Amino acid sequence: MTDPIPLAPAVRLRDAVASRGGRPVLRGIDLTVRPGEVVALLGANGSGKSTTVKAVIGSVPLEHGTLDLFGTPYRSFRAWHRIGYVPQRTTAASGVPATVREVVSTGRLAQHRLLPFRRKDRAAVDAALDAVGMLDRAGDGVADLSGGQQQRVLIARALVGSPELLIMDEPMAGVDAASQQVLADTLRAEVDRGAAVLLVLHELGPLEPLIDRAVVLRDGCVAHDGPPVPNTGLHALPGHDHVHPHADLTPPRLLA
Ligand SMILES: Nc1ncnc2c1ncn2[C@@H]1O[C@H](COP(=O)(O)OP(=O)(O)OP(=O)(O)O)[C@@H](O)[C@H]1O
Repeated sequence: MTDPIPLAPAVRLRDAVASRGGRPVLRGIDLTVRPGEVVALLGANGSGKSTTVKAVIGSVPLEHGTLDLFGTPYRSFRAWHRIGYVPQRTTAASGVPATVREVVSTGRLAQHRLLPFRRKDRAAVDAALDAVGMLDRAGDGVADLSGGQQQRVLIARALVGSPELLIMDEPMAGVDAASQQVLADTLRAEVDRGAAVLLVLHELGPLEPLIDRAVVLRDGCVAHDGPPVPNTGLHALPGHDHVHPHADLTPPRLLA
């Protein structure tokens, strides 16, 4: 019997170079995320983490290097419904009066292709809201939610299409311990389903048991790519510049 053909990586970024505001920000990044793998992207403020994930979703163009998504070169890739993206903490409300259910439903657009919402679309929205503990707030306006609750809504929106690759940019920022645990449980369920996950983090925190690989950026280059150091956060990894403040009484592992 022959071995099964290995699945193509969900993300394969090679020698990525990109600039922002005319200044070089990514200076030859290699990043691979395989199906079922959870990769944490770590590094000091300004090291290029958000720019890397924006390059992966195509919102920051590469000046040099290659990007393949699920084995397809970026230029030919059209299957964006396979990817769920949670941007760095912004407001989900953005001045538009929308309910929690409406915001999460937009994550289902690629599936129902402008047809009326079917029962299975509604069930998927309910399941995603339930996964993040927001089903009871489905009819509320997103503007009336706290920042952490809005973050949960954005996560539900990314989950509702059952993506094969989930990309989250600092999902733990400003999120309390209970919500962090909800997110950790949600991610575990996604990984058990076979999804690949790419997370920008400052601390591994409650996600630590889920992380297969830590990629640490330093000044737009990869300083470390390997297993995360157990029971520690970013501080113990090579390439970490300790630039974010710790309040005296706050456990460091909860700081964003
Ligand atoms: N829209 C922009 N225009 C110009 N420069 C930008 C822009 N966005 C980011 N940069 C610059 O690119 C560099 C990398 O930023 P990036 O947001 O990727 O870092 P990061 O590692 O995600 O940082 P943080 O941990 O603070 O979120 C920084 O020097 C930043 O000032």
